Amino acid sequence: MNYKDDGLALHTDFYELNMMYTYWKQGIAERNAIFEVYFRDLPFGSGFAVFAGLEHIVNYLKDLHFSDSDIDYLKEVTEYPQAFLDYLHDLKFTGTIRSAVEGDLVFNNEPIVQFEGPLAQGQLIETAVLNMVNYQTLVATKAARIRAVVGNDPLMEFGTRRAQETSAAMWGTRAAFIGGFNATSNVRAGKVFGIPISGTHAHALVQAYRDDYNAFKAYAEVNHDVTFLVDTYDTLRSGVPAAIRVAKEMGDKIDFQGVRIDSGDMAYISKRVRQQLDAAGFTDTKIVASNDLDENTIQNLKMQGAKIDTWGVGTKVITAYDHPALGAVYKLVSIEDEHGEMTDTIKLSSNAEKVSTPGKKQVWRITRHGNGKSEGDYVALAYEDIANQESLYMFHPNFTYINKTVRDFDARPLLRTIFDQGKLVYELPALVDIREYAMQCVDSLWDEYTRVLNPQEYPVDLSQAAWDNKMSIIKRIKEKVNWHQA
Ligand SMILES: Nc1ncnc2c1ncn2[C@@H]1O[C@H](COP(=O)(O)OP(=O)(O)OP(=O)(O)O)[C@@H](O)[C@H]1O
Ligand SMILES: O=P(O)(O)OC[C@H]1O[C@H](OP(=O)(O)OP(=O)(O)O)[C@H](O)[C@@H]1O
Ligand SMILES: O=C(O)c1cccnc1
Repeated sequence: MNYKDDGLALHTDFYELNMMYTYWKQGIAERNAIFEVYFRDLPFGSGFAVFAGLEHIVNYLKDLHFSDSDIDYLKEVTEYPQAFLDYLHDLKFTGTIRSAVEGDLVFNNEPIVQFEGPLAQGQLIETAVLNMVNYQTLVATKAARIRAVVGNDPLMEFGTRRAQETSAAMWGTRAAFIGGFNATSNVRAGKVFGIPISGTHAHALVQAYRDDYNAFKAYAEVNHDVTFLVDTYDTLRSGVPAAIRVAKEMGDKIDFQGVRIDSGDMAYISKRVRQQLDAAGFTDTKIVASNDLDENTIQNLKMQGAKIDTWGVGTKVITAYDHPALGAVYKLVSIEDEHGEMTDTIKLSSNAEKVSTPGKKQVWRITRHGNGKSEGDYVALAYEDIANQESLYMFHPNFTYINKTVRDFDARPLLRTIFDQGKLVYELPALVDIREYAMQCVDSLWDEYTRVLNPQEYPVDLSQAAWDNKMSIIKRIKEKVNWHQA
């Protein structure tokens, strides 16, 4: 039997449902629980990440419900009793979500999304929330790295054909726009998200007319703004001369905006193409480049003095080619006990960096008062008032001898309330505003953190209270384990 795909409630791992069932059956499904999302390593060797995915999370949680067909399916493939299925059928999201907002810079080992509410609901949403944050943050970060090396040059996203299926193409295109791309070739993403669309033409057009001149002429006769793809046969001997000939013949009837090169040594070829265009009087005609580009090839081409004005990037941005998963995790940091008290929880590991930080937290972005430049992030327990402190002692959570005292600072909380006990209290910004905000955030970082190669490590420190809390919980658990072993 095939079921209708009519919602995202089952976009979860089966083990989440099995845990929900356990909590429900044992009577603790409604206990207050706090889960936090964080990642341990920045992707691509980057000094920062750009947070994206919140809009999809909001849409998902607003509409979170098990449909009739979800329940029919679970009835067929699981052994859950009818009473549990009824509980699922009636379930609505009543949790509180605090989160970074799209375009915010986020760093490793700090909470970027926080759930507080009924334990069972917190468990259910883990998979989908991670799915959305991991992919979109990854692509927005890759895009921001590419933006960092192109300066103000126009940047077009061409990735849909190489994306991991259709929904990745859509959300990836959106994330690339947030990270600093100017336009996309994906028309559906233009329609749905309002991203500007742009495009040239493919080799097929030239192949269909069997030579450059006839193809460009046909194209120019019916399109006003034209960019010709000049590398189908021979860029310098055939493609560019044909483009120039058509442009001269058509005169004012077209706007000869550019030529695109998609193969060969792009530093050498672009310089020769520039000479050819300039010699023919087309000094304003731009050179567009594409072909497996990313921040590394683009930076290299710039160093070689390539005469490229506009960049088309597909595969490497949409698939986050060199770092295909962000690796954000979702950990339980606090849970209500049988007396109604919150107890902080930890996940231990022999690797110090993998030990989770217990307790409900807030991240404070510390900037220097006056110039707004970043000093680091300060992860404090949620009850601590950081903004009104005179001075702040910041120390590395693993190497505590690395420390500094900051005075005359501004502290901004990163996690904002998005849902308050199930009610959406955050107004989703327009996509262009998110992108603008992301660009401002990147600008506020020192260049040492934004350079693409071997950036400085941005400080993410724990408050003394958060650190003490973590150490005392580790000690308590170790004593308990030792006691069991004795
Ligand atoms: N001057 C350059 N410096 C560094 N990298 C370059 C330079 N020119 C091109 N590249 C990059 O090198 C790679 C070239 O790969 P390859 O030789 O397979 O492409 P190609 O010449 O386009 O061949 P094809 O015709 O099969 O597409 C691409 O990723 C391209 O972006
Ligand atoms: O290289 P990317 O960064 O992924 O950018 C997208 C690529 O898609 C197109 O090539 P494709 O061979 O698919 O089609 P074409 O016939 O138009 O060249 C385009 O020419 C780019 O090379
Ligand atoms: O418009 C383009 O030039 C384009 C679109 C998709 C993929 N590659 C190039």
